[in-house]
Amino acid sequence: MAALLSVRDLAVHYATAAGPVRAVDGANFDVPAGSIVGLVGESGCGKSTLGRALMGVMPRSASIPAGSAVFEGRDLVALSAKERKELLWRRLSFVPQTAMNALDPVQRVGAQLMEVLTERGGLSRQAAAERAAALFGLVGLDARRLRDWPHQFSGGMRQRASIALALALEPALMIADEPVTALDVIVQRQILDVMKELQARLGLAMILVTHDVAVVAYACDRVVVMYAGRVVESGPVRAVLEAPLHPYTMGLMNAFPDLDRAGGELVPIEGSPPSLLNPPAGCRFAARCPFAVARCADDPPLVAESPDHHAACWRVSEATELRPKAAQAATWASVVA
Ligand SMILES: Nc1ncnc2c1ncn2[C@@H]1O[C@H](COP(=O)(O)OP(=O)(O)OP(=O)(O)O)[C@@H](O)[C@H]1O
Repeated sequence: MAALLSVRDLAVHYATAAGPVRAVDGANFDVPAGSIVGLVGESGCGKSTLGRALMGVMPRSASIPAGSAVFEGRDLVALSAKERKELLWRRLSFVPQTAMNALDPVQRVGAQLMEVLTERGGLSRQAAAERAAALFGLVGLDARRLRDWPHQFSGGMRQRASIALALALEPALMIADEPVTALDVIVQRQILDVMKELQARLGLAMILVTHDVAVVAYACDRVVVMYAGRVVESGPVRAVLEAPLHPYTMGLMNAFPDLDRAGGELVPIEGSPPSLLNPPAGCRFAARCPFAVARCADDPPLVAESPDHHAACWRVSEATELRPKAAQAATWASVVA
């Protein structure tokens, strides 16, 4: 079955005085209809840039020099402003990084929902009022709170309201940028539960941009791991997290506590991602990788190890032997990045 969204060789650059920052530099992945896909990686690896490029919400300095992102048969990269406007909210919606950005502070929350439903969705005021109450119910908010101002909401409630706003016109795909990052663990789990329930009830697909592997493990069906502007691994969440193929994914797994259980030694990946102004040639992770070999001076392609599990590493066939070594702190401590 064709994917709902197919991203191919997508590049997003920022023009700066020092030259182009290659924030996304050849991203490849699919989002199947009805699935939750986690886009994960450390800060600065290009996840938010990728999410925003798909939504067409980019600063003036950003450009898309190459690639495509075909959503329901249409390339998002090539849409006119008018075509994009028709798609936004109805088929494709966005939950920005902080819920405050989604909500207008000088308008009651319910009025904002009504506006989307009547002006963009063409609903009558009566139908929109009923739908707004139903949407609040769907995301676990009391419909009486529709009369509140955004500042009267807690962080978790604001996040729920911005999800309700994104869902108002029943899109096929919702892109959420770090939807639970600013919230405490209990509220994080509540919001992720709401998202999973919406997926199950509405058949909605989501891209969840996050730096947190625990969030991916808890909420996602699939995962796309990004490093320095590139996709280094992708596949079903169980396959990728239980048997990672790329050393970066192995390292990420060690570096994060689990959302469900504490314990287990956390092993940091030494060093930090390279500057995307002049990214290194070859494998971008090589400088921090305990398993780097001479061949890593060449760029490893993203290849399918099984039909649905891709990785970009020259040593992918040795992953089974490398995994136990990657679980040991000493392995990572030996790298001088
Ligand atoms: N407006 C901009 N102009 C120039 N460079 C930018 C701009 N926005 C982001 N970048 C750079 O692009 C790269 C990718 O940033 P991006 O925010 O997409 O990463 P991220 O993985 O989402 O990180 P974070 O979680 O910290 O937001 C970084 O090197 C960042 O410094």
